[in-house]
Amino acid sequence: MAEPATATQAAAPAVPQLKDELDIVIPTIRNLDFLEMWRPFFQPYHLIIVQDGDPSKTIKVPDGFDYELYNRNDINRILGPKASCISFKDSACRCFGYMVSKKKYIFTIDDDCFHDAALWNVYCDFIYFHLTKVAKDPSGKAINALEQHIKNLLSPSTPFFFNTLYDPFRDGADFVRGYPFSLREGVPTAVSHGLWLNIPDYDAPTQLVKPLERNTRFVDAVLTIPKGTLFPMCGMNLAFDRELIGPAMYFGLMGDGQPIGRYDDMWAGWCTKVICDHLGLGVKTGLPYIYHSKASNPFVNLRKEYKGIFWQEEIIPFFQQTVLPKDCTTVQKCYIELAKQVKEKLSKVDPYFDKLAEAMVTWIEAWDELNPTGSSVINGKAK
Ligand SMILES: O=c1ccn([C@@H]2O[C@H](COP(=O)(O)OP(=O)(O)O[C@H]3O[C@@H](CO)[C@H](O)[C@H]3O)[C@@H](O)[C@H]2O)c(=O)[nH]1
Ligand SMILES: [Mn+2]
Repeated sequence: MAEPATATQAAAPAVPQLKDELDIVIPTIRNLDFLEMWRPFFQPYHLIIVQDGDPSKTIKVPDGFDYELYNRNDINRILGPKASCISFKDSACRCFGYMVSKKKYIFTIDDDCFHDAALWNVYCDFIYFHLTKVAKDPSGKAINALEQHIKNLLSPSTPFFFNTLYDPFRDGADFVRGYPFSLREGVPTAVSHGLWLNIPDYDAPTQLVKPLERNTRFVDAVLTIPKGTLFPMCGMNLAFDRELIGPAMYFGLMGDGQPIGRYDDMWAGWCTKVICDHLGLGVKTGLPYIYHSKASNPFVNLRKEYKGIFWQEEIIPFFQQTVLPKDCTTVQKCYIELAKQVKEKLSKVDPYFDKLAEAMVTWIEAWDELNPTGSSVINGKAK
């Protein structure tokens, strides 16, 4: 039983719903019964469903949701030859939803992710335990994933100096002694990367050696990923500011006809982080958690991932050493420059990167065709 509301809790500012400024993008090959679990949280929002695989298959969407659904025929019709940059038979297809959205924010979630009621009781007990035992935490109520992502996106990030009390903008926290006041304004947050309980997002080798491992650990924190540090971005529970960073969220060429899979979100995350660092934007990771219910087949995953597992030993140094010119003042300009460098420096790893670099350019051309009013960002401020 949660503690009675305190003055602080009562004062905690309500999180805006942003229901007319946020689209929920779901890639799927399944019926979307999982939406029933999310109805209280998702019903107010517009959904963009990207149906992968056989376009003649009918995807059932529970009644009462406002959605648009795109299958492969729709993608080919809308993008024409540029549809070649959108993966087929891989969750990477979800990025088409980012491109066709007209909203400022995107939340993308997999169709096997839940906020399990039983699980939330465990979480609430966890919070309650902390509330009664260690400190009064003004929130102290079950946080729904979307609400937490919105909180993360609407509050600044602190990439230039690490705050040891984690998110300084969170109720009940602040900047600690020694934190430079000149840096306390923070920068706009472009990405909110959520985590997963139960089935963690492990790579295939780890899944194979630890088939029974489940993540039951709640870490009640949100962290800004420091400037100059890359991270493995998972697309399972992810939100971002589409106006600030949308064009960088290209989930790279995977799946059918490609030599690699399950690196779509990783590629987007590495490109996004390098561009956020360059433009003075922030990336956060941590809360919210979702309950990831289904482990995909580790043997199939190994086949998809194996080239990526040794390629990434060259890809990561590439991104770590990437320098973007000063005149790259928009995400699009940064992305085109990145594509150029991918072609120059990674094609020696495998001809796939030649193809990927071209697909990156096609993606930007398609993005700008569907979103003619390009955005530009200088020092973290959208112009
Ligand atoms: O060919 C496909 C396969 C799946 N999807 C949809 O994509 C998501 C994720 O699918 P699934 O849950 O089966 O895969 P996981 O291994 O658990 O997750 C991986 O996918 C990425 C994160 O989204 C990342 O690589 C891993 O976390 C579901 O919605 C499927 O319906 C698809 O569209 N096409
Ligand atoms: Mn899954």
